[in-house]
Order: sequence, then C-alpha cells, then structure tokens
Amino acid sequence: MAKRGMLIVLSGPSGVGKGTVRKALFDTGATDFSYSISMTTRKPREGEVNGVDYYFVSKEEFEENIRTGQMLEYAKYVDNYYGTPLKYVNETLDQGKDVFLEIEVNGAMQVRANCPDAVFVFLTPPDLMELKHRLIGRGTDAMDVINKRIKKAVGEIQMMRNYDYAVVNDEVAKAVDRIQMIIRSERLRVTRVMPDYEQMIGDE
Ligand SMILES: Nc1ncnc2c1ncn2[C@@H]1O[C@H](COP(=O)(O)OP(=O)(O)OP(=O)(O)O)[C@@H](O)[C@H]1O
Ligand SMILES: Nc1nc2c(ncn2[C@@H]2O[C@H](COP(=O)(O)O)[C@@H](O)[C@H]2O)c(=O)[nH]1
Repeated sequence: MAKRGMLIVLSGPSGVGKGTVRKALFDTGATDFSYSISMTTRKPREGEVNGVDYYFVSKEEFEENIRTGQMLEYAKYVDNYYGTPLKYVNETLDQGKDVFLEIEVNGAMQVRANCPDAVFVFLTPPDLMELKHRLIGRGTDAMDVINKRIKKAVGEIQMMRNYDYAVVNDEVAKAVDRIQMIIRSERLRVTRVMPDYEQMIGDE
C-alpha cells in the first residue's frame, strides 16, 4: 500500500498573500503536491472561475454538504461559508500524494483536531497597516468588507501560536522559499520516512 501523503495547511488573515504565495509556489514547478479547491457560498469575483478558484455553491448546497458529512472542515467567514471537500483530500492522500490547503484559522484548527499529522503553516503580514494596504490594493472588496476582514485579522494573528511554523510574507519569493524549506524538512522527518519493516521482514 502506498504511504499516505502529507497534508499541508497554509492559513493566515485575509489579504496576507496566501493565494499569491501558493500560486508562486506551484509556479516554481518544484512541487509535487495537489491543491485542494475549496467550496464557498461567496459570489465569484471578477475573473474567478468555478472549479478553479473555488466551487461556488448556494447556501443550501453547502449546508447539505455539511449535513451529509462531506466536508473535512468548514467555517463561516464574514457572512459566507468556506470549506474543504473531504473526498478529494482523502483520495489524493490515499494515493500517496501530498495535499495543500489554503484556509482560514477556524478551519485550520478543525483540521488540527482531525488530522494531527498535518503540517500547519501560518502566513503573517509584516504588520497590520501593510495588511490593510494589501486588501485595499487588491481592489476586490468594499471598504466595509475590508474593515470586517481587518477586525478578524487581529484575533487570527493571535492564533499563530497554534501552528507548527510562522512565515512572514514580506516578499513573495522569500515566503515561497521558506515554505519550500518547511515542506522539504517535514518530508524528511524520521516518522514520515520510517522504512516498512513488515515488508522488509516478509511474511513468516
Ligand atoms: N509579499 C507581498 N508584498 C506585497 N504585496 C503582496 C505580497 N503578497 C501578496 N501581496 C498582494 O496582497 C494582495 C492580497 O493577496 P492575496 O489575495 O494573495 O491574499 P490572501 O491571503 O489569499 O487573501 P484571501 O484570504 O482574502 O483570499 C494582492 O493584491 C497581492 O498581490
Ligand atoms: N475554513 C476555510 N477557509 C477558507 C477556505 N477557502 C478559503 N478560505 C478562507 O476564507 C477567507 C476569505 O476568502 P476570500 O476568497 O473570500 O478572500 C480567506 O481567509 C481564505 O483563506 C476553506 O476551504 N476553508
């Protein structure tokens, strides 16, 4: 049986640059893990594509997925549901492939409770003013939504201590390097590369 893949969870406040860093990480081509596409009830932003950026669903459909146990984790974030479909994550990990989640902190803590072997990385901004500049600069959210996200960020940053690693996103390329280093070293951890002794000994 293939060794189960590793689950890598990247979270941090909205606007810190999770999506930017994740895309840059995958663009290096030096990755051999899969990105789990989240489900949300949020309306698509301009340019966002269903099945690429998110699975965009209705509130009823999302709640049905919760009710029938199809979510690995989910959270309500600024008036919308966001969550990780369980099936894709399980099937991919079972194939021995690592899976990358990009999610907010409450969802990450649910994953922590259910998947203690996962690796948790918190992406943090250099400071709150810079976070606000990034959210404004992105130009995707109205000012009242940005203010709600910043307010949430204050509490979210305090959750950093519950993560295995904290990475400052001062420069995208540096943040990518730091995350790659974390993934490389986690893959080499002795508990993850233990030889299959049963197979070495063979059937007796
Ligand atoms: N290191 C950086 N320096 C300056 N700007 C950055 C940096 N990283 C990301 N940005 C910019 O910050 C904005 C927010 O980035 P992004 O959308 O990736 O954040 P996010 O954490 O994925 O947000 P959300 O959680 O809301 O999806 C974007 O305009 C992006 O170009
Ligand atoms: N708990 C989860 N949070 C998620 C998931 N997918 C995205 N997110 C987080 O939601 C906020 C808002 O996202 P936005 O696209 O509206 O800016 C942000 O922090 C995302 O990381 C998920 O599957 N589960």
